[in-house]
Amino acid sequence: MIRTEHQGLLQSLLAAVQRATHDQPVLVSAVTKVDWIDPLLFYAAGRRLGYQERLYWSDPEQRIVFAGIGSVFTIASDLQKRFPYAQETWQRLLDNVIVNGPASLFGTGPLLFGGFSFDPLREKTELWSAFADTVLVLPAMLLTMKEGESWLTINRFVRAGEDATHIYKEMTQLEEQALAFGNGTLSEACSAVEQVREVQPAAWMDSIHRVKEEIRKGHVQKVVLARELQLTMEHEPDTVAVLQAMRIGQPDCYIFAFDYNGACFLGATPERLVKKEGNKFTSMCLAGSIGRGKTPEEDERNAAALLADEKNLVEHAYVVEMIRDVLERLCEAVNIPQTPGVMRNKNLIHLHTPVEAEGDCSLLTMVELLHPTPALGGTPREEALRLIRENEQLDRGFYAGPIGWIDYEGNGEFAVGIRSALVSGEQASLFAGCGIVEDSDPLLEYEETKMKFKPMLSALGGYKK
Ligand SMILES: C=C(O[C@@H]1C=C(C(=O)O)C=C[C@H]1O)C(=O)O
Ligand SMILES: [Mg+2]
Repeated sequence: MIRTEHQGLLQSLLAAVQRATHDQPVLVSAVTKVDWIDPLLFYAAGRRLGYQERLYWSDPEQRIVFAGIGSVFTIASDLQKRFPYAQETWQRLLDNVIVNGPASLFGTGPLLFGGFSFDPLREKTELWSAFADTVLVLPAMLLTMKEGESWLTINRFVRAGEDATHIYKEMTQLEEQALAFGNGTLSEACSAVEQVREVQPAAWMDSIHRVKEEIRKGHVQKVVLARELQLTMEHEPDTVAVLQAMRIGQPDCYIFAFDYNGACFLGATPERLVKKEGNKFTSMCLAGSIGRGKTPEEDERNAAALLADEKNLVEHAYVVEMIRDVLERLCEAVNIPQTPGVMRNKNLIHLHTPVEAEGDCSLLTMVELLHPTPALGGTPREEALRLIRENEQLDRGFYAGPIGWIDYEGNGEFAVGIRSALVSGEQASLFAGCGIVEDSDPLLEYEETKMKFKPMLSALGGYKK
């Protein structure tokens, strides 16, 4: 990787043409500071310009917001050993990169966005046919908003024998085009929901009984079971409007959308899997749920009840134990409080334990070791995954999988793809699950999943109070 802070883009392109060989192009990544543009307008422009791939991401603190369009490079694979494969492929690509722009700007320059399916061993169905088990894209254009500043990255592979001046013109034109995106307006209109179908709720509750039996026999301690809600819309929903609704309705969540190969996976998830910034890792344990109260007093009572509820504390403790184990093996300065607090979202209160550590392992290795935590899989992991495969009437695809980004310096963040939906044409599938433990009451778990559908259901316009 070469960084050319002090010379112009044209010089970088000339250097790239010289370095490129017949079978090895060089990626030039041009980073420039730009005036503020709403990232959602940038995302919206992608469709107008006919780009297939679009991405949107913002973290709960809005420390970083991305919108990306197009793809100059994609890792789409069903290979096993998917995390080392992604890591090696990314590393190999970065051996031939020239970044033209300021030094070390977390979240700018060449960056992969996408994620991993929940369970590559689960038999696939038609539902997720657009996605492979690993899908990571290097966007053609990326807008990064951080600390009040906006940055535009344009990525372009340069091949041997290409005309650098020609590419220079092409890239500056793209930049001008991108800067004009800010002049658009956001569409407010969401498609009307025609039909809402719950997929086999009774069979789902039966599966809770079966899993509880396995728990009682001592084969497993916790298993997360999920179910699906299918919506039929009047016409294909505009995911820009859905994102806008999520930005307003779920401001304390990660808001993400990954438009890929004709389908869009999107959601508003409260749950971080892991973030890496330098050698600092941040994760979280999130498990145990109760609804928000209708009044501040009731809300306080609910939070207090959750913090004292044995069933939910047990559900939560498995997650803490597992994440602590992984981090203590790999990191130093692991900081995890002994008792959970609460995290409040629009519809739910969760038990929450923050997690911090320091270490020099790669982000994707950390994702590999943490995924799935017992918040999404169960304890012990392999046994829980087997029971999920056998009992769930659902192809989870990317639901509950790691979704996020990694930059060229190895920094990045992955959230857990819950409170999410897959939109394909007029159809949308919503997903929600919950942690089944020995004391689970199937009906209460059913109610819990109903609350977990609400954020996406409202964003898609299908939830009326
Ligand atoms: C599995 C989901 O959520 C997870 C399960 C929780 C629970 O059972 O209490 C809480 C937070 C999440 O880790 C989901 O929303 O689909
Ligand atoms: Mg629960």
